[in-house]
Amino acid sequence: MTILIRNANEVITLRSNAQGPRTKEQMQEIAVVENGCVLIEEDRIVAVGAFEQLEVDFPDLVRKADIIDATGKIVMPGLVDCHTHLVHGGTREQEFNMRLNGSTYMEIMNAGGGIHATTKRTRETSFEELYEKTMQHLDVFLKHGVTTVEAKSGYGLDWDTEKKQLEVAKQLQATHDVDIVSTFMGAHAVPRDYKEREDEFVDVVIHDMLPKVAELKLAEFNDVFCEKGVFTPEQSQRILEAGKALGLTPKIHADEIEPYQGAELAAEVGAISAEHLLVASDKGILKMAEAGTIAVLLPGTAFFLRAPYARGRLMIDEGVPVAISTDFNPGSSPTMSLPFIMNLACMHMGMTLEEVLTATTINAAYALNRGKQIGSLEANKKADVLILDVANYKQLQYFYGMNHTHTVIKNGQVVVQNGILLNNR
Ligand SMILES: N=CN[C@@H](CCC(=O)O)C(=O)O
Ligand SMILES: [Zn+2]
Repeated sequence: MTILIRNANEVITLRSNAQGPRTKEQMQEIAVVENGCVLIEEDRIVAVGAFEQLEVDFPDLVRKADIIDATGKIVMPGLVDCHTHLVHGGTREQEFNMRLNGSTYMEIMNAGGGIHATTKRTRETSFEELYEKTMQHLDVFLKHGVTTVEAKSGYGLDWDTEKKQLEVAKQLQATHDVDIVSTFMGAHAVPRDYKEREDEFVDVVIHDMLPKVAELKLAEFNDVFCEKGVFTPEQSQRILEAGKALGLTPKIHADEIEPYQGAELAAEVGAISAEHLLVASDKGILKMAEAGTIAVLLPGTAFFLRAPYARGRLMIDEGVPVAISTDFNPGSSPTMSLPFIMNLACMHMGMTLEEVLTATTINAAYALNRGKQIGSLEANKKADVLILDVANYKQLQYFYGMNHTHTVIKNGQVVVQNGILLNNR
């Protein structure tokens, strides 16, 4: 199939000569083509530019293309949501209510709620139910313009359930339009029955679970919740190094609730990204900048937990590449709207409209080791393209709290039209 998107007010290409994730002023350069076109052949982008130029360069393709008229709208790469806890059982609205009444996130978790409550529900939920539930969630992500999503395990804390979560993600990767990238997070919490025996559980993760994840090729990344009362920096380091030895790239939940040297550890172990960083230290931020560790910031979590926001402005100014994500999970961020999260990043982390677009496309793609395949509109990249019903990109955040997604093209196929999901499955 050949598609030509024409007459867009703006095509936000994110094209650049930069070779890796964007830093500092590169995050500001979103390379807008006014009155632009995008030419797509099969599942690839052929070219982006002015119609007159494409007609000269690709006359046959232009002639046979199906035309999508984007008059009055803008075009941009599909959004990449690079930190989610996609596959899980149950919901936790009762904890939300407890927090509104004064309980804290960690108090609830230490009393057996929080991650432990979702672990119980995920263990009890069958593969089929999890598959159906997650499929519906992916539909919502897609309608909000997300074409690639990361999925962390970590609500099993035993091998059978961790495997079940990862296999649900794997199966949906084969059947759903949204691309899913899997992260193993067996070290998301210490299971209740390992209380006071934390190191024994660390050994289970290292010697029992991680080798199976690698052998069955169930994940590309290995993540750990490095937090006071969960896993110490030493335990986290052991887990991340063990994964690395098996070919799993380290990621880390760092400095979310208390400063705990998580950013420093991310830089030391060569993690691709450190995530959350609400209370990361100045030193940790500098070390991440030096190491090129991507900061995956999750302003929805700060919003929903009423916690201080990560220092996104400072991180960018210090040279840390920043990505933004929903952190979709049933406890601290139950939203599938990356557009809403983008607005929070502008309003509460001092990020510009352009930086937020970079953070949810190309930098998020690099946080998933896919910066060469997705995240910008450039020749030979995957044809994951959005048409948004706004007159210019500044209106994306100005008309806030709304879903502007009009059309989603995924792998060169129209999968959302006029805001409605086409049932191709
Ligand atoms: N902080 C750790 N993990 C998740 C929350 C998990 C939960 O509360 O269920 C997060 O990234 O926000
Ligand atoms: Zn998380």
